[in-house]
Amino acid sequence: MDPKAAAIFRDRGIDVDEKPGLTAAELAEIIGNYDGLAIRSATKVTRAILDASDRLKVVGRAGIGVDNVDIAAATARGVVVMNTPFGNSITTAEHAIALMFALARQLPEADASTQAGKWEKNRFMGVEVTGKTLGLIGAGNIGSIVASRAVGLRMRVAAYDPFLTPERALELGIEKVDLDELLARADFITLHTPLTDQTRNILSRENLAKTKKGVRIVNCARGGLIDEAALKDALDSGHVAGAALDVFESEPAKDCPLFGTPGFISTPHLGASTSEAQVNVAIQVAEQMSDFLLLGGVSNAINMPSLSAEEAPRLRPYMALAEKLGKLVGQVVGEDVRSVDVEVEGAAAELNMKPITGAVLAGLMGTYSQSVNMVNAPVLAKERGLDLREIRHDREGDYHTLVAVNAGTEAGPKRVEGTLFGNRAPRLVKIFDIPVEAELDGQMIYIVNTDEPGFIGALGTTLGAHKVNIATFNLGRRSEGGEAVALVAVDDPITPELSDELKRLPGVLEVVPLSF
Ligand SMILES: NC(=O)c1ccc[n+]([C@@H]2O[C@H](COP(=O)([O-])OP(=O)(O)OC[C@H]3O[C@@H](n4cnc5c(N)ncnc54)[C@H](O)[C@@H]3O)[C@@H](O)[C@H]2O)c1
Ligand SMILES: O=C(O)[C@H](O)COP(=O)(O)O
Repeated sequence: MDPKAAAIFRDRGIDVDEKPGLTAAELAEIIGNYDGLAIRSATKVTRAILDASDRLKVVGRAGIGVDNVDIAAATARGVVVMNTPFGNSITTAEHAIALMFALARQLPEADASTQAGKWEKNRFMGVEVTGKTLGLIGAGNIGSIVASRAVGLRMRVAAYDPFLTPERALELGIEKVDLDELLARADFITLHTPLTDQTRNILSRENLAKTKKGVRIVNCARGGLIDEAALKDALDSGHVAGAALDVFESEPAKDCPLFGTPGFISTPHLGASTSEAQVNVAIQVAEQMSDFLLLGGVSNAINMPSLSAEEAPRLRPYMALAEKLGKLVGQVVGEDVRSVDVEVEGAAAELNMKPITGAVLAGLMGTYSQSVNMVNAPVLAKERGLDLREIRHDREGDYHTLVAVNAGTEAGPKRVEGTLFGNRAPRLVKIFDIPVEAELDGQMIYIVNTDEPGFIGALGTTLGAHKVNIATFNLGRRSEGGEAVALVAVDDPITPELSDELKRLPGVLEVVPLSF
């Protein structure tokens, strides 16, 4: 990685160790000492590495592809994974164009032959790219740049990308086609998709057979997109006139079946290797990771919604409130939560809602599982089949800002509401439709009782007898003589015996010890 990354970390007050070339075992041994890990494509961040990473909070990929990181394992451990999606796009697109020309004019073979003292002018007859059709598989960041360069070279570009809109195709001056049409028409094919279940082997033996005779193929995206054995056969038979791979099914590629095949060119995953691109991605990864570790800003994360370093300070108190509301619901309602509506109103409705929802889920899911945070909470919620909705209200309510969590349970909806005092201090304002103002903090007891004289005295006496000091006492009731709630903050732990004794007090309907 370019040294600029380490310089940025140090400038921002983060200690950095630069350790290129670690083996997997060496990385597993030391990873437990680090809060962040910045990597390029060669470092595999496996489940085993993540399991050994007690403090790790973020993996930053100085580049685009994150297939070297076990995202599911990182998410499950609550580790954010971020990449730098644009910093090396131009460089990689230029490499694809360079390989296309290298194929068109057989440059590596011509160079080797000339330097070997042969002067084989007749052997190296090339083809022009002008007027030829470039079949582009994947028209995202890199594919689009390749397309615009190819249009500049007076090529026709036919692109296959299910997510390419007709408007974008028009803007790029290219034609959107289906894969079979691309295969049948292209003189050159370049690939620019990630490796997914849908793109794996997209140039399979069967699809290679559908290509035009004499096609030339370039892959600067990911190994696994092309069947290497089938490509070798197609080169040997002359059906494919040339192929250039920067990426391989297995890397580092040591014994690829294509090596030595006439018409085959290879580079060792050099697509992003220019000084410009490496400076870009190094700066970007270090800034993003520093923003996250120091300010809580999240950009370009694969497994978490974005939250800019500018937004983070404003959202932080809301996230604290949301997490407390989620925890309250989880602790009082227990396992019976089937759906969650997160609602915002007033000033909260003007904010980026994803981090607020993430914090509600983190609070709620944290009552069911250990080590839950905003990264893994949505996955855990999905695994439980929780139905999640985000609702933004335009209406003006009683509070200048409000966050509500409405949990769907078998016994009906259970709704809690909270606000921020002074735009910073989280306060509960309503629990299950009963107005109660309370700070949700430390150890608390939630008690439901019938509103009748003598209860508060009996509660105080019982806590006193157990040497439990009351810090704050918050009361609310549905109606005079009806259901009442008490939220009592205490300085000492609530033992199961104390909890049972409280349950036996006259008029008490429910007792739940809470922890925030
Ligand atoms: N060789 C290198 O050194 C190098 C450097 C940078 C990036 N890459 C790789 O290049 C690839 C493309 O990068 P990018 O920045 O353009 O990504 P991108 O996400 O911007 O674009 C990928 C495109 O592929 C399309 N796509 C997804 N599934 C598809 C399918 N089934 N069929 C057709 N198209 C499909 C998407 O719609 C998207 O437009 C990535 O795999 C990246 O890792 C390689
Ligand atoms: O996805 C990428 O960005 C490329 O594979 C380049 O990665 P590298 O430059 O770290 O090898």
